[in-house]
Amino acid sequence: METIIDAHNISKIYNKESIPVYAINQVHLHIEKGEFTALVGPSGSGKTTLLNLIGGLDRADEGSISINGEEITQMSSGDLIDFRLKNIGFVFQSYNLIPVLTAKENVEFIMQLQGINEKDRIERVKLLFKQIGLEDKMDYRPSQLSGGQQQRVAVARALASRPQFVLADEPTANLDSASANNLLDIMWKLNQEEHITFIFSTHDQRVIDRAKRVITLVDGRIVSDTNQVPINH
Ligand SMILES: Nc1ncnc2c1ncn2[C@@H]1O[C@H](COP(=O)(O)OP(=O)(O)OP(=O)(O)O)[C@@H](O)[C@H]1O
Repeated sequence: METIIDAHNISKIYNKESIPVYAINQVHLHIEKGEFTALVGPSGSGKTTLLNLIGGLDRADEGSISINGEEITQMSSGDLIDFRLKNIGFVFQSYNLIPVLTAKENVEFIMQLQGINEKDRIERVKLLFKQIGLEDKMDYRPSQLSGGQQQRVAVARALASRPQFVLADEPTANLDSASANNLLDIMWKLNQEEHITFIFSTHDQRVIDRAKRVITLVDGRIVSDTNQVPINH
């Protein structure tokens, strides 16, 4: 087994000056390559905060986080941005595609930032659009795509840089159930065939049922962590 994320005793505290809120309270988290893990819990339990900490989008106030053996808690801001770009893919609830760019350009943009040459970019984009089943819509702008299609483009964008893992914060929250299922099918296939590690937060029981591992947060703490046989069809 290959450890990808090792978070030790991490806390995130808001309102330190008045009444401190432990959004994340002394959490330990160990993620292996190939996981398909759901992070669940009531609203305000800390799911987004935890994803932001392990994704290096936010800083922990206590504890340490290493990704592929590299300690991110000690990195300078510049190094962290660079590390994120190379190692972590993000999918957000609201897709966050750049409206003036086409679907293809949205995916290519990240690779350009990484200095990947044009030939390799074109090849990779082709493959990714095949994997998300949108080869025929590569030149559409986000506004010309459905929510589900935009989220599939967001998954392709997250994978553009061949990240160590993909973090998805409620990726199906704005999708109807057919689109949500379709997105999950694509993520599952990428997980099974390419061993892409996915960690996603969700409120949706149908999405939870499709995970291999379910971690439940309450008040910033992990209260249960179980493996299950996923329902994937
Ligand atoms: N910037 C902030 N300043 C102050 N408190 C914050 C901030 N961000 C989050 N919190 C608090 O931290 C706790 C955890 O929030 P978080 O957004 O991580 O929960 P969540 O489980 O993702 O919720 P939801 O399911 O509603 O998205 C909440 O009590 C929230 O009010």
